[in-house]
Amino acid sequence: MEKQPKLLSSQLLLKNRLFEVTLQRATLSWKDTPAAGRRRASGGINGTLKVGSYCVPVSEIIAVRETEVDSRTKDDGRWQKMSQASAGTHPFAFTVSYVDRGSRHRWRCSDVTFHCPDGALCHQWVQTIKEQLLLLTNRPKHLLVYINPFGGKQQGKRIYEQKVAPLFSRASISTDVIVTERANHARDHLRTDADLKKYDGVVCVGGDGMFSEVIHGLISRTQREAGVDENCPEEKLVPCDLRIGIIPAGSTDCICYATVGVNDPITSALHIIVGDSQALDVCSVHHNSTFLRYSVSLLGYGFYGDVLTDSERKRWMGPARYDISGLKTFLTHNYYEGTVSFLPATDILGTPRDKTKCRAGCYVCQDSEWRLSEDKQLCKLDEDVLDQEEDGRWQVIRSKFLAINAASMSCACPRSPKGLSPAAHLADGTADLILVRKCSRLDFLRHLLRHTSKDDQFDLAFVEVHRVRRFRFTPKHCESDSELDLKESGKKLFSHICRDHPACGCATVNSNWNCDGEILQHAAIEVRVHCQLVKLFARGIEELPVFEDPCCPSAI
Ligand SMILES: CCCCCCCCCCCCC/C=C/[C@@H](O)[C@H](CO)NC(=O)CCCCCCCCCCCCCCC
Ligand SMILES: Nc1ncnc2c1ncn2[C@@H]1O[C@H](COP(=O)(O)OP(=O)(O)OP(=O)(O)O)[C@@H](O)[C@H]1O
Ligand SMILES: [Ca+2]
Repeated sequence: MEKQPKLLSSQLLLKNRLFEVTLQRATLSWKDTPAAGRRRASGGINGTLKVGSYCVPVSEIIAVRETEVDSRTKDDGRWQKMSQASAGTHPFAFTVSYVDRGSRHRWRCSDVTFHCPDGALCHQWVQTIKEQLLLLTNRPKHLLVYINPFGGKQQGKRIYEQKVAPLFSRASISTDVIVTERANHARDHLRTDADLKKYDGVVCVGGDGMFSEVIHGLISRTQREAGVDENCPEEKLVPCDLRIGIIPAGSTDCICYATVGVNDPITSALHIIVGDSQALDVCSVHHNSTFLRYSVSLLGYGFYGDVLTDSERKRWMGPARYDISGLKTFLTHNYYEGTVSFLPATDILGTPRDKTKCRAGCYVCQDSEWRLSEDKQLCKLDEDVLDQEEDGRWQVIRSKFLAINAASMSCACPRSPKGLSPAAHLADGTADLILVRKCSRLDFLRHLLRHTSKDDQFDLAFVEVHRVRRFRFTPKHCESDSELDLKESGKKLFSHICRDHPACGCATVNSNWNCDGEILQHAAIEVRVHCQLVKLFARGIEELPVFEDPCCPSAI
């Protein structure tokens, strides 16, 4: 392969030692010169300070600036004393801020300061790195930020001001910030008022509920402008152009955790700054041809619906409400009867029982992206033929369930780091439909406990999982009268009364759907997965820590 010319190469001082610093092939690297090799310092890039050679891809440089030279300079966040002699021979300096990987998918912004013998050289380094940064067209310049001051532990505003805003300003990103004043403020603003042409992305500071507001606003706006009727379950929805960033400050933060690998505001801010992009599947939920909501993580009837219903009454408890309501719901042990019908996804690479997981650069999601672009070229006639073929493939299950869960992503979160469906994909156009049939409390506990261990939560006789493109659910009380005998109809009427008058002491017979943390008003629903409908400032969970990364062979 042809060797690319070095853009720049100089011997510069770093922490009083001479380094050979190079900028080539979109990578900034620096290594000990032989003379300095004998005196290796501790500390350095990505925590690998014992080595004498470091590299940072330009795509992970946050900013570069000329620095005042003092006999003390701040490298890697720590003050270093610079010898008088070094300050004399290298009186000019520039500082590069870059992404430094910590443990468990955490990113930090680190600084490295190089000292130059003359001002012209220093200026040339800064200009050349700036020019390289300008070539990165995927980075956002202007963002619209919504902060929920009441999400999670009510720390949203503080987290943004102290941890995120300084990073955005260092990366020269300008922002319009709106602190929400009521629920659905962000959704309504995005749907109608916001001048979206001005922005390269939208950021929400809050939990899964805030993210849900943002996607509802953006998706509705996009469909309205494209003339697509959201109420029609058969409509193919138009993907949204603007990317969304999530600064986690909520109770569950499942979408952030499952797309980045950690719920950490600084890590998320850095993914936004470097301009990452990760597509996400979105489920549309309808009842009788009326649009209800969109979901990107969990649609859960039975257990997770009941946990949510109960936890809404305990909002004042903060994130702990889910554990208290979880325990209560577990002990109540209600089951629900109904019919689930679903369209299995047949033309995809993965299955819900795969050992491999969706990770950054996932080939299963890439394959779906390729199919999506092929599908766009299909004519209307082909679509009709496909619809007819689909009709014959629907499967129907009528049973008693403790839980019916549809996960369009793993739903990994701090409570369950592998998630509800560990092998689910972020952007493959499918959801994993998990059916937990009526079983004993002990068996259900075994199933729940497996969400927190390495054991397979699906490897139980009363649990089944299907990868689906669409599904429907009809609770028993909503099934048409022709399917029920007279006695059943009587019960149906009675069940409604009991639901409305819990004081009568009858066990509840209906649950509610938990749709990404919101309760749906209808139990009979129809769901369709829309492949890659929205995009996030994320890249999926990275597989390897960087010191194991073969792309950086010198950091060994
Ligand atoms: C024994 C320990 C078992 C632990 C099992 C943990 C499984 C946890 C799986 C969490 C899946 C979260 C899916 C994400 C849903 C989000 O779109 C939504 C909006 O933020 N969050 C919730 O609905 C919030 C849902 C929060 C659900 C919490 C459930 C907690 C269950 C606790 C059961 C205790 C049984 C104890 C028996 C002795
Ligand atoms: N200013 C506001 N006042 C009251 N509610 C708001 C406000 N702004 C947003 N909300 C609503 O607060 C709800 C919860 O917010 P958010 O998701 O940020 O945090 P959370 O309590 O941790 O929830 P989750 O469990 O979804 O992570 C959202 O549904 C959102 O619609
Ligand atoms: Ca999916």
